[in-house]
Amino acid sequence: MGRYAQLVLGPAGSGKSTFCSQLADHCKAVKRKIHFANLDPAAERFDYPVSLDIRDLISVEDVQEELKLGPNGALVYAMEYFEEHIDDWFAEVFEESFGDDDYVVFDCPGQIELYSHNAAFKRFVHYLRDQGWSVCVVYLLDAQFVTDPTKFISGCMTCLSAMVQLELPHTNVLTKIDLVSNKEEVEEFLDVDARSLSGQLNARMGPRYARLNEAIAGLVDEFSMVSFFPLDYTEEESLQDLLAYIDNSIQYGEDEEIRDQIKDMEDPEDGRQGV
Ligand SMILES: Nc1nc2c(ncn2[C@@H]2O[C@H](COP(=O)(O)OP(=O)(O)OP(=O)(O)O)[C@@H](O)[C@H]2O)c(=O)[nH]1
Ligand SMILES: [Mg+2]
Repeated sequence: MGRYAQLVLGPAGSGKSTFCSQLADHCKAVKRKIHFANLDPAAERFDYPVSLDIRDLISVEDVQEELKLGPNGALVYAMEYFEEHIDDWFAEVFEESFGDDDYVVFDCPGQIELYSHNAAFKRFVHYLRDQGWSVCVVYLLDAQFVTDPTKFISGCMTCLSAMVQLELPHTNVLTKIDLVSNKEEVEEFLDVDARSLSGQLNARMGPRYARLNEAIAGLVDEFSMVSFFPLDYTEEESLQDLLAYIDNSIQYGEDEEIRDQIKDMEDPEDGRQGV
């Protein structure tokens, strides 16, 4: 038995809700049971069915209206409010909605500071893990981030801060590949090595940055951040391959395989286990 959760993270507009919606369609087509939960208090609409919605607790719109805050202040307030209610509101709704063998995908807000220095996500992850859930991060980055090495480094740093803060299995994904005209430009960044990266950075920046570039490229390399999965919804197998990769990161399916093996070993006549 297992309980599995994906947190879909990434900067604003990187394609998190689109990924959830495409995943919902894919799983429906292959008859795989999967649930979706909305953790974005600023979400307006989504095209997939949600089993749990943070907006039932608090929405950015209400906070803005009642506390006269701007959109970012209201989002931070909403996430802090959510954090205060993880053990009561969330625990109650979550346990009512999901149980053993469930697989839940959380569509998260796009403000990256929420993953880097706001405590709500960390608390939330601890809650899930304490309840026996295997949790992973799917970090989406717009492919335009990898069309030049300086943007690539800044994209990697946002992934890295989430990775260090949340300490979970992490799959980095490049979205909107279909919009990139020069695919070769992207391929170059899918799996680069530190030496070539610092060389490219040096070529664009003054010599005084050489040591800094080397250090940053080394850091990115050391944390295995330089590998990205290119997701292209126009390619039939792309999402399916990505899902298999993510499943593998949380060992989804392995329990089922073991159960099947045990079943196969059982004698159907008397139910005793075979050798
Ligand atoms: N062409 C193309 N457009 C995409 C892709 N993924 C997302 N988009 C578009 O990008 C825009 C933003 O996508 P969303 O899925 O709303 O992004 P998000 O990360 O949920 O955004 P926030 O919740 O606001 O942070 C929408 O107009 C999507 O249709 C993709 O792979 N290809
Ligand atoms: Mg969204």
